[in-house]
Amino acid sequence: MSTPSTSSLDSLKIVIATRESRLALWQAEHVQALLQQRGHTVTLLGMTTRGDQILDRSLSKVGGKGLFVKELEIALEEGRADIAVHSLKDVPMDLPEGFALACVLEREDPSDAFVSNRYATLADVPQGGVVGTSSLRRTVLLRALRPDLQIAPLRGNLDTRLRKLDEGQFDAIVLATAGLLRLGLPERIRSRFASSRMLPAAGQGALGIEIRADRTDLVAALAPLAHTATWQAVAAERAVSRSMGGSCSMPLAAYATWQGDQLHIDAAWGDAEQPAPLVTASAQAAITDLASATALGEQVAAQLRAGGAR
Ligand SMILES: NCc1[nH]cc(CCC(=O)O)c1CC(=O)O
Repeated sequence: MSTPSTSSLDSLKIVIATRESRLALWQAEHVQALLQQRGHTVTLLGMTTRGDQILDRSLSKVGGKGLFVKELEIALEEGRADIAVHSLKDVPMDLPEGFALACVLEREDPSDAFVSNRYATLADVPQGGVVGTSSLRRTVLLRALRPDLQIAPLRGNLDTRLRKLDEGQFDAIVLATAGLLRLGLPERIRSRFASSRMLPAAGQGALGIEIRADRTDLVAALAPLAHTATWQAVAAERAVSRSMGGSCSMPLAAYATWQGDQLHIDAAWGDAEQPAPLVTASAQAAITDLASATALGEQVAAQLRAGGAR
């Protein structure tokens, strides 16, 4: 399984199901290039998902980010595609029966970016300024940093959100650094939040490849794309979310980093309904596999609950 396939006998024809936003296409093309370098023939199957069509309401109210994943799974189910590439942040904690995460790729910068046409940092936004985000996590973390700010809803793909910023309705918006880098928009990043101030979402910056669980024929082709250090870190982060109730649209942050062979994880939960201090927790342990990473995440989730997180 860990032996890279070099023989042309092992080369496969692989179809990637992808959403059609610029970011999704970049991610699918990235995986396409990695697989082509290893001799596989790879094509893309583009599709619009329900999540892409919902621009007016908060996703958490209409069924969550799973909406971005469902149509792609139907294509895998029907055999129209072999793999789906996801931002791990958008992947539900438990995949539906019959699907599996085949691998997790090396993480891009997991931080959140401060994006503004007016100010260089969050500290420069004047009292009562308007910051756009529809993420419950970013909302509670922003409130903790700057209780005076107005948080205004901001939905849509990255290009849509940047256009809304440019139309002048917001003093600033908060976006994932990874998405802006992948779209070739580093100049949009006025500053990156330190993780100690704006703790990333579970899986932020990492890509995962989903397959039908019975597609063991794909395992050898995908194995060389896996990045074990990232996979174990995001397994710990995702275990926090799963253990807290499984939804990926909770006011919850979880971020794990390596310190030698030790995995250190920080998590934070905020009350989205009423102003209250954040509940935070952290833990660290020597990690050797996905199971011990998951156990570390569950330990942190238990600490959050003991601290009052729901
Ligand atoms: N919520 C949407 C989303 N899903 C993945 C990314 C890009 C970053 C990543 O891959 O984690 C973004 C944009 C954002 O949060 O600003």
